[in-house]
Amino acid sequence: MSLTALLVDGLTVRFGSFRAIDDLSLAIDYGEVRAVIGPNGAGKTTLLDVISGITRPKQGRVLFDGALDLTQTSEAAIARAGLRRKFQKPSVFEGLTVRQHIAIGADFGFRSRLDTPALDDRICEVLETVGLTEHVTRLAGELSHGQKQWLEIGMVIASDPSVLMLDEPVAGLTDEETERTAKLVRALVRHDRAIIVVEHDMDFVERIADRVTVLHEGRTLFEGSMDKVRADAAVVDVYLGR
Ligand SMILES: Nc1ncnc2c1ncn2[C@@H]1O[C@H](COP(=O)(O)OP(=O)(O)OP(=O)(O)O)[C@@H](O)[C@H]1O
Repeated sequence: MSLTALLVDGLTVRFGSFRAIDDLSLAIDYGEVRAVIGPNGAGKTTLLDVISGITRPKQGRVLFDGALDLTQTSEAAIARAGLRRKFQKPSVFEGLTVRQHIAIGADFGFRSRLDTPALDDRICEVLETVGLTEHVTRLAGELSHGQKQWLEIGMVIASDPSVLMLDEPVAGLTDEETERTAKLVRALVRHDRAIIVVEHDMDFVERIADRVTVLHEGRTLFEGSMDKVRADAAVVDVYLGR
């Protein structure tokens, strides 16, 4: 295993003549929570789309674990390789139970998926992690917005991903739910996993991030601890001070 989970190298994404990502290079290590922040349109979601294989760049590459170029890999193969994403838009299946959701997520990479007791153990473990144990038999449609977010996080961690991408995980959550989500994200940190979080809630980012990358117009404007990000005049000018 390489120390660097993801190496983004000279990445450019164009939509027509517009550069959503503009010659971007950055590295995200195993063991860290990396927040990617920046104003609307900075390219944050587009970066996650390239890592997920949904959007193809004009130039550059994204190496996973020092070897696999994700820009040349299908979306399904990327997921199978252990890169999983919770999308910004809530997307639970209202008519399926909480248990069924986790089983679907686990099926993606869990080696003993045909072994029912092992799957049951995995589901219990995941539900405990995301705090939904008592809701195991409920339909997802009956859950609160916060519980749906945790269920989706449960689905993506069920397969034990090496790279976990969370796109705006606390949008629309109460302060208490946000606090609980921060604790959950920190509980998911492992030496062999990288966690990437796109978020606009700066207090949340401060709670979870080891390092922060500030994107602006498809480029890195600043990278460092949240303290240093908050103190940077350029970041305050284009984002935090607005
Ligand atoms: N499929 C597309 N076609 C054309 N333009 C697009 C497409 N997807 C994204 N863009 C543009 O690329 C830019 C970057 O978008 P992106 O969604 O990555 O920004 P973001 O940093 O995630 O913003 P937000 O904080 O609002 O989610 C925006 O100007 C957006 O309008």
